[in-house]
This record gives sequence, C-alpha cells and structure tokens, in this order.
Amino acid sequence: MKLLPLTPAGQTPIRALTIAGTDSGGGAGIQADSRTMAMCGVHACVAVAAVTVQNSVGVSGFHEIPPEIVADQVRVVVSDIGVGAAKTGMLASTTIIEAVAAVAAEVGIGRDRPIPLVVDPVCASMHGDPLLHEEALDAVRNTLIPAATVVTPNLDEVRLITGIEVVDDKSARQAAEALHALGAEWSIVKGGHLRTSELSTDLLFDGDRFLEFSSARIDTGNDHGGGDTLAAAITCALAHGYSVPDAVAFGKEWVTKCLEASYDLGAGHGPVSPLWRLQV
Ligand SMILES: Nc1ncnc2c1ncn2[C@@H]1O[C@H](COP(=O)(O)OP(=O)(O)OP(=O)(O)O)[C@@H](O)[C@H]1O
Ligand SMILES: Cc1ncc(CO)c(N)n1
Repeated sequence: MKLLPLTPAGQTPIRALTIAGTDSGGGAGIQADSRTMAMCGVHACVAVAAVTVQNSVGVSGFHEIPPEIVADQVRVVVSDIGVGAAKTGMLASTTIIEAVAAVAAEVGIGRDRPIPLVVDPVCASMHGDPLLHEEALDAVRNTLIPAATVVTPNLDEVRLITGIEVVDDKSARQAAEALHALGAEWSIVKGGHLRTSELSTDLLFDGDRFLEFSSARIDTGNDHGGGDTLAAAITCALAHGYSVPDAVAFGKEWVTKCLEASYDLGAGHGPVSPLWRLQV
C-alpha cells in the first residue's frame, strides 16, 4: 500500500491529537491511536479522557478524568505544539463531551474549522462492556457529532445513536443519512460487524454521494482496536491534508494490513497490529 509521506530524521513531523480513553491491555483506545500514528510517521499528542481497567477479555471498570483537565490537555497541545487533525474516542460522560466540544470550538478543531475532527463515538467495548454512560448518548447526538468532520460508528453504535439496525446495504445507507442529518460533515457506517457479506465494506456519505470502501473479509477473532485504528489512520491522513475520501481510502487499507497482522494476546480477543511494518 502507499504510505503517508515520511519526515526526514531530525525534522518536526506532522502532529495529530487523540482525545480518548486508555486501554491497559494496549490494543485499543489511546494506545491503538498512538501506535497507529507513530507507525504512520505522525507525532501523537494525547488528551486522556478516561483510564480503563481492561484486558483481552473485557473492561472491568474505568475512571474519568475531570472535564477541565481533559480540556486543558487539548488547549496546551494546540497552542504550543499545533496539530493537523484531531480524533475523539472514549469520552465516557456528558460533561466530558461538553468540555471537549467547547475547547474544540475555542481552539479551532471541528467541521468548518481549521483542524478537522474525526469522531469515533465509542459506546462500548467489543465485549459489550460500557465505555459511555447511557445518558450521554444525547450529548453524542447533539453536541459531539455536529462538530465532526467525519463520524465513524460501528453497527452497535449506529443502532444506539440512530435507532437503525443495519442489516444490508439499504439500511446502511439510511444510517449514513441519519448520522449526516445529526450534523457530521461526512458519516461512515463500518461494515466490520455485518457478517453476511464476503467483503467488509465501509460506506462514506457527505449528504450527496455515497462512496464504498471494501476489502476481503479476514477470518480473525483478533480484531480488538480495529475501529480506533481505522479512525486514527484517517486522522493521520487528514493531518497531512488529504481530502476525506482519500483519507478514508488510506485508513481502510491501513486497517486491513493491521487485521492481516493481528495476533493472539491473552485469553480473549487479540489486537489488530499497527506494528505490521515491523513484523516479518
Ligand atoms: N473481519 C474483517 N475483515 C476485514 N475488515 C474488517 C473486518 N472486521 C472489521 N473490518 C474493518 O475494520 C474496520 C473497523 O471496523 P469495526 O466495525 O470492526 O470497528 P469497531 O467495532 O469500532 O472496532 P473496535 O471496537 O474493535 O475498535 C472497518 O474498516 C471494517 O471494515
Ligand atoms: C479505551 C477504549 N477505547 C475504545 C475501545 C473500543 O475499541 C476500547 N475497548 N477501549
């Protein structure tokens, strides 16, 4: 695959910011984002929104960072280091979502602002353990998604946010329209969980045209962190100035490589591997 441009050693690389939760198991969340950004040649800045207690079999708890500390991490990074794009992942609560939306508006992150924002509206882990308080879904719909340059839910998140059960191409299109109607500039409906097809197809919509990004379905149970990895790779490409369709094309190819290189870890689901370029 064609990689992103690399920066000569000693020169300052492109920077991107992830605002998300940590994964103590190292496969998803901020760890997936930073590993992806590093392997894409991008310097990762991080604003921690929550600390999860997590391994390959599940999430047994999480601790939320005070909203003003989350916002301050964003503020100090953007004012000093500067970032080309930003991404949100697990934000846990209404108050953190509101603080992130407010600081994003203040520093110029989000749709129609200088720094594009990829919103991965993380609601639960792949094991079904909650990563977002249920009452925060309204803030996801009304505050977070309207700030998104691109929103990237999986099918469970699509159902929670829009009420639409995606079972085929028609319902995927309806869901992409519903997400766009909430205010995202572009919406993606990820097909990873739609196991009826031999392909894994992600549908991208901008209110006008639908674009499809497909790969052969990879037979693996080690897909922990796949959604974070896709969104982080899209963020890296946006930070390089790619258009949204080009950034999604890059992200889809990147996550496919990571799925192909995924590995067993612990007793549960292993992670996709952003390290694929360093593995033989
Ligand atoms: N078995 C698979 N084969 C090929 N591509 C896949 C497969 N599973 C997922 N993908 C791709 O990986 C990306 C992430 O999709 P997925 O729906 O799994 O995200 P997710 O559920 O948010 O991930 P996670 O919660 O594990 O981080 C998408 O681009 C999707 O098409
Ligand atoms: C912290 C965190 N963010 C996102 C996910 C979803 O992959 C996860 N399991 N953990």
